[in-house]
Amino acid sequence: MAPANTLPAWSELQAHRDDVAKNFVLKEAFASDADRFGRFSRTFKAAGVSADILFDFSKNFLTNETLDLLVKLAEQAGVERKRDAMFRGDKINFTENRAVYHTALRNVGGWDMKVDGQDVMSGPNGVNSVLEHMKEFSEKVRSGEWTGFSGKKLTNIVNVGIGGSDLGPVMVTEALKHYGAPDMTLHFVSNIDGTHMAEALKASDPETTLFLIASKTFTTAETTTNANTAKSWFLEKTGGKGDVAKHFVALSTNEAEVTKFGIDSANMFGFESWVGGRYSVWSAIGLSVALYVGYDNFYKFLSGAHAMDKHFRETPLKENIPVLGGLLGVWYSDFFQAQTHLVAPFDQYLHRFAAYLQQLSMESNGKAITSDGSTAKYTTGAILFGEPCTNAQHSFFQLVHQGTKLIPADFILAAKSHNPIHDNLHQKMLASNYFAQAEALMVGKTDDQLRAEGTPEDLIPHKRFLGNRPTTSILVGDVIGPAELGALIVYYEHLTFVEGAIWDINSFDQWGVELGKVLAKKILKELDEPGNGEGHDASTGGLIGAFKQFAKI
Ligand SMILES: O=P(O)(O)OC[C@H]1O[C@@H](O)[C@H](O)[C@@H](O)[C@@H]1O
Repeated sequence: MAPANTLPAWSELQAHRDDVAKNFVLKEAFASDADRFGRFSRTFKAAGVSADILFDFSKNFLTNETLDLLVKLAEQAGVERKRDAMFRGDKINFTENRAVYHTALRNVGGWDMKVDGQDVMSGPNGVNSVLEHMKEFSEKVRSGEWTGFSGKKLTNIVNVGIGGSDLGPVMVTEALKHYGAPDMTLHFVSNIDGTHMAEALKASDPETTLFLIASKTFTTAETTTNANTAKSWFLEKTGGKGDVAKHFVALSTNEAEVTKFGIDSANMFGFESWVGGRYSVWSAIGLSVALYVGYDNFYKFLSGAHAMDKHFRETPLKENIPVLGGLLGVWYSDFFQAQTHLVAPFDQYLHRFAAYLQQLSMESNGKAITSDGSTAKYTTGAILFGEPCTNAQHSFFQLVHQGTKLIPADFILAAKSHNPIHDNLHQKMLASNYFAQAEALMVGKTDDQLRAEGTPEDLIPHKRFLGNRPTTSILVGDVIGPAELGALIVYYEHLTFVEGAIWDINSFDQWGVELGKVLAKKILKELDEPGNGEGHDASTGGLIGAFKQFAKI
């Protein structure tokens, strides 16, 4: 595939940016066009599955011509062809020779899905049979039929995993807390920092604790170390009476390592190598979600995700919501030099959403090499960050409003709260902030307005808001339930796909995380051997030496 900047639409977009978009004033665009909101908004409808979700793209640097040119870019970059290849099970992860098939995990619509000519949905290790196993197991644990070694119900769940084997389960169980079993406590231990495991164990009773060892590879140093620590704690606390088989299950693709660890393969929930870590919450890795919110809600979560897959797969580019989101990402990154993408949910339950999206976006598109092995001559993945609002408004929004950088932002709100306390006052205040922030970022505040308010002349520059800062507002038509959450996550998954497809990079590998892992392994040995960091550069060696001295190792 050709690098993005060699496509004719890329040059046309550059010219268009110089002619029109550079001087584009959002508030004027609204003043001169009564239909702008309608023209640049799209509603995601998935009958019977989820509430409507309104995506308002109108407060972005878009004219009809921009949209046409962006769609042309998507066509020339082969976005539809690449999308169809993904859904066909082709090995589009070309550096690892793997299919990218997380969409099969939520294929509740009965699509024919095959990798290497094999149906991935049926058969003993197929998606449907793992789902059946998850259903059966989660129902047994929730009902108390599956008990611990002393006959007590398991109500304390410790998920041990990192990266995609942690962030999805944490984010989703937090987002769906409203649906969670009231008698269940969840812990997510990811960090190799012993504090993480120690604090979780401090709060756990071995008789009622179920450990989920979540690791696609089952070789990740943090997870295997944490899992071994948990196993030793369990055996020690139970004086050898504890039955590992009742208290430890594995969520993994690696049966050999799972059995080596001491978990019976009957208590393993598998998935396949075509599921990338950051796309794995839909797989067995989501077992903590099913345990906590119940299998029916987990199934609804998959259904909402599938509905967005269907939309992405079947909708023409110009109406295709994740395609539009991805095109805007490229538009701002490459034509306005925006370095970041802010995602701020106006929703406390979504307080880990941005953390989850960080891995999804930055591990997928933090690449500089295009499909032919050459270095991209354009900017790729943006730095994604975010926090829930209204909190974020009181911390870093100063820079978003008045800083020197352009920060395209997404705001997310549910029309209805799960907790309409104080006569729904909180929800109305939350919503008013959601509207006000996008409006303020767009309209700004002029010197004349400040003068009319009696602002002293010397303060005017400080109190001025230039405005013209773009936002996408996402409004869920009801509460955010499992299906709506599934659809929202998949919006971002496919948005990320579209960006990567245009940038001509492989969004599905993550070689960039390897080097540090390898060096850490080597240095770990050195910490137990004599020496003071010799053989490293002076800074690294000096630090190792100082550490050994301070820690008396
Ligand atoms: O699930 P595993 O194999 O333990 O991997 C955990 C994480 O490990 C990281 O190194 C990868 O970059 C992530 O993509 C992955 O999710």
